Amino acid sequence: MNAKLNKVLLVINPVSGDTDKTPIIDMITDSLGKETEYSMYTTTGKEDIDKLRKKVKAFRPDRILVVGGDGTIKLAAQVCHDQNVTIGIIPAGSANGLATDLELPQNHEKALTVAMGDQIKSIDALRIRESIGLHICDMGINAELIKNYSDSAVRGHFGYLVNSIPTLWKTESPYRFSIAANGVKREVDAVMVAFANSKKFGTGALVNPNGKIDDGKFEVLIFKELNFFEVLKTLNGNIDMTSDFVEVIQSTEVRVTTEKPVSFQIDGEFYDDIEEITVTILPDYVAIAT
Ligand SMILES: Nc1ncnc2c1ncn2[C@@H]1O[C@H](COP(=O)(O)OP(=O)(O)OP(=O)(O)O)[C@@H](O)[C@H]1O
Repeated sequence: MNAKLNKVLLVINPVSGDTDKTPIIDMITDSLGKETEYSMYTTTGKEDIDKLRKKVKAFRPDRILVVGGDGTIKLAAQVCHDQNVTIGIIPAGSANGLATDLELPQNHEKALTVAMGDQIKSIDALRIRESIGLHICDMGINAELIKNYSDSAVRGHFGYLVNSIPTLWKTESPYRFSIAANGVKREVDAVMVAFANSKKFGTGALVNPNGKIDDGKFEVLIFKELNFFEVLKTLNGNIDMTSDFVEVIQSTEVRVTTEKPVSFQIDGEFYDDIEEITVTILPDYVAIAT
């Protein structure tokens, strides 16, 4: 643990991953010891950014420990970005896509050691309208799936494709996408266009092997076809990046338009059905203990 951290703020999502956070909170507060002053912010699901920002300004923590999933990390990241505080992650969501991607321990005690440590990575983010993405967002079949499952107990990621016969039946994909990147505009028919700041989906499937979360760039992955065989290969992390199945464009800003609204998701949460989106890299957006 980092001895210089005198004040630590715990940001706890009481509902993430459908688990009781009391044992994790007890483990953290026991481990912090008497020398470390700590405070807690429990998310409410409403106006959390403003409330957390106020809390951070008042408490002035040396580090923020996030106990939650990707949505909670994103909330903390938006506040830590302008308040200049490093985030430590205790993975406690349903999918924990970002923690998986950063290869953080899923074990809470080990994760705490890393989260309080002094190895820090400054990661990029994706700017998407008024929001940000830290991980992978996409437009098309995966977002449709997340939309259809967003009210159910099952939370969304690419793996739900195999269990989603109704979505696959109903989908109107492939869609016609117009993609403008690096001064080139192209029209493609695809089932999904993903914007990847990192390497893996929440399933752990490696879909973007060349992705680096701190390189000041992101990858646009154009999934042209999707059949059962390709889905299984993708989930197993055996995607053949040289195949016709996926095309990759690296860029810092991309604009995508469609002829009719197509579902869009950010870091595993459904955003909206949209006809245009501009995704821009935000280099060195936030510092994370890794
Ligand atoms: N007290 C609360 N009551 C209801 N919803 C909440 C509360 N606090 C946060 N939320 C909601 O929790 C969501 C974020 O959850 P988060 O992504 O951290 O966990 P998860 O969905 O279980 O995990 P993952 O994203 O890793 O799959 C946000 O939509 C937020 O509005």
